[in-house]
Amino acid sequence: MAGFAELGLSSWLVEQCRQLGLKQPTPVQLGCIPAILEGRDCLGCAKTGSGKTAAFVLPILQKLSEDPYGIFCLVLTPTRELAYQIAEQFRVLGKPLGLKDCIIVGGMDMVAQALELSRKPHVVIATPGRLADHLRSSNTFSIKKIRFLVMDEADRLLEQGCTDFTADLEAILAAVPARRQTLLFSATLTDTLRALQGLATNQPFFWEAQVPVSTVEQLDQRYLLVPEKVKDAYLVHLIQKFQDEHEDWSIIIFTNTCKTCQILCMMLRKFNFPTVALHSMMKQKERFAALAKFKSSIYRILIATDVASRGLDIPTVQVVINHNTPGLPKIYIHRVGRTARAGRQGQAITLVTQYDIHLVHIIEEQIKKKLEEFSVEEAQVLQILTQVNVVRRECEIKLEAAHFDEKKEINKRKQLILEGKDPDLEAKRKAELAKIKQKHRRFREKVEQTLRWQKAAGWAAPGVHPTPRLGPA
Ligand SMILES: Nc1ncnc2c1ncn2[C@@H]1O[C@H](COP(=O)(O)OP(=O)(O)OP(=O)(O)O)[C@@H](O)[C@H]1O
Repeated sequence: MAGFAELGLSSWLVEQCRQLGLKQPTPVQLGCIPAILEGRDCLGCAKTGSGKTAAFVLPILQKLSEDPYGIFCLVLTPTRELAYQIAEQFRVLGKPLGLKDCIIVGGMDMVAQALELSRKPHVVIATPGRLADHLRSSNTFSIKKIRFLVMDEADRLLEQGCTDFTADLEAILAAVPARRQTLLFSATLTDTLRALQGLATNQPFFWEAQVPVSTVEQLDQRYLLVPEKVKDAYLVHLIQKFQDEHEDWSIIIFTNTCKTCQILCMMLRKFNFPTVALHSMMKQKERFAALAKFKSSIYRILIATDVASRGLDIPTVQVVINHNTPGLPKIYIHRVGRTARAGRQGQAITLVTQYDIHLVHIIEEQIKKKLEEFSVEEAQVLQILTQVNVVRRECEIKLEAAHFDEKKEINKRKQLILEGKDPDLEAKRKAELAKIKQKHRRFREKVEQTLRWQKAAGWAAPGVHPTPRLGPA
């Protein structure tokens, strides 16, 4: 099997890899590094934890060492924590170069960032919103001459979910040169990523792992059927079980909302589990502190929303628990990918209520693998049921008293003002959009209902003209 040297990397980079314990290139590195060194655009899709970051960091460092200037490379990524993690890889692998990097993410001081940008760092790692803000408000730096544009978690950057990056990406793409190398990476290849091929026009090299399943083999994937009302008792029981059975244990729990995340964190702490929360309602400094505490194993449980589901590389994580069944298979793939990384073992357990069984089937279809049932001693869960429900209710009341929902609204308004938008106008626009959507939904439902009735009555669907049959004379 080819080593890093055979991929065309210079000896100083090969030595850096050796010193950092990267002995053999992973398949995605084998595939992408030579193509990037040749000067081609690249779309890389490989499983979570398979070394996609080094697949772009190494060839960029090599090209930078041959023709050093700033700003040479721009990396875009959807979350702030991920930006810091990518910067770390550039720093450790690029140490002999005296690399200057700069991280541009929201929630941090804008003036300090503008100063750093004006000093022409070699590599800028940014979340789209904050970089676009800098482009709109300052002329002290330019990304007109970058050689590389990287989009990590490219499908997330391009999808239009609750954080819609479209406008910011448009601003950024208008500011970068047309002649550049574009590198797009993700673990989930969606239609968006295919559409992205339009962005990578320079003899694009497309690398996708030729494997039957989209999650790694060493990941043990299970589901646990739980009634909705007693879900938390099962969660507490599961954690207790891991604590009792393993000396070294570390768990990430994923939930779907900031509020649930906060309530569960408070609840688990009441049970003396060393827990930290990570969600977008926290201040950036608190987010970093939580992650640092979890990484250093002082806290064994990280309870997070999907802000932590992509890219985070924490080797000690042994178990991922999905407190809610993800509505989309790709969210499931990224969440469970926080364990069993770089060839290690790991386990993922998804709590499935009576309302989510169909979602499990959709996930299984996508990952081409059946989840196995995780069995627990029901009697033991029953023993703690009342206590867990009482504690949870107490936490809910405490959070309500802290005006968590109102704070959310206030934060949203502040963010909009920061972005130069009028919160009242935005609210109006949102309400109008919701009205139109509701109108469309009602119309669609009406049509579907009429079709169902027609079908039940034995009528043909409109546009279909069955051959008339003659009835009895
Ligand atoms: N060639 C290699 N040999 C051994 N370990 C490696 C190698 N390349 C990368 N790693 C390690 O594997 C881990 C996962 O790498 P990385 O974070 O780049 O994964 P990824 O593919 O980007 O995952 P995700 O899709 O979750 O973002 C890191 O800890 C990294 O240091």
